[in-house]
Amino acid sequence: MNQIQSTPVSGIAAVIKERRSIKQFKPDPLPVGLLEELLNVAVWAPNHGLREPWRFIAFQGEGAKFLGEAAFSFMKRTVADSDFAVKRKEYLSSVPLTLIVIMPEDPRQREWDEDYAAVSALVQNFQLAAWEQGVGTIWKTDPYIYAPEFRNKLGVQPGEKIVAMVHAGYPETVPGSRPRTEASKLLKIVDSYPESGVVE
Ligand SMILES: Cc1cc2nc3c(=O)[nH]c(=O)nc-3n(C[C@H](O)[C@H](O)[C@H](O)COP(=O)(O)O)c2cc1C
Repeated sequence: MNQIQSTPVSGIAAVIKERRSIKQFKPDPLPVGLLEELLNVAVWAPNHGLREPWRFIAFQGEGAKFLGEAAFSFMKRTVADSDFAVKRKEYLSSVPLTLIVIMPEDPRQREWDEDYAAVSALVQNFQLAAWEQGVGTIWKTDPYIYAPEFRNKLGVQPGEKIVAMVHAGYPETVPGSRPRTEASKLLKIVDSYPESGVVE
């Protein structure tokens, strides 16, 4: 069931459980000051070695139009349904703010994994901090974030990875939640020494 989010939520467990991915936004712009405030919360994500493996580009207004056209330059080459491609372009141009989150690709596997995990934690922090303020977001990994023509237009360098495209704005509608599997069904507790020497 769709509903309009009315009041900001508080309490970390409530914010985590009540956040929903938002696809339909009111046209109101998201102030840059608020974006910076949310990012300044998000950067408290755990990150090994305090490498802070992230940088950001935000698109809004005419910038959103540019972003839509950058995505279209890939879609018109790869998407058979041209109506779909045009609709996607128009959608991207209409989203109040799109945040691109970029990380360096460390050639060392362990550091790459740690950095990807840290950036993922940052994105989740951003989504939760936004939700607490009544701002909706969705984390998108549309195919063009991997496409050279899109990356080039955004100035993403070789050796950098776009981890997330996060649309943000004030929610027009909030979708209902979809249930999660009870963690107890996925949890094994080892509270005695395994007889076989292996956790089974
Ligand atoms: C790494 C990642 C990538 C995602 N990419 C997309 C995407 O490309 N398109 C989309 O509609 N949702 C995307 N999502 C959002 C998920 O679909 C969404 O979180 C899921 O449906 C659960 O809904 P909820 O966030 O409202 O709880 C992505 C989420 C994550 C964590």
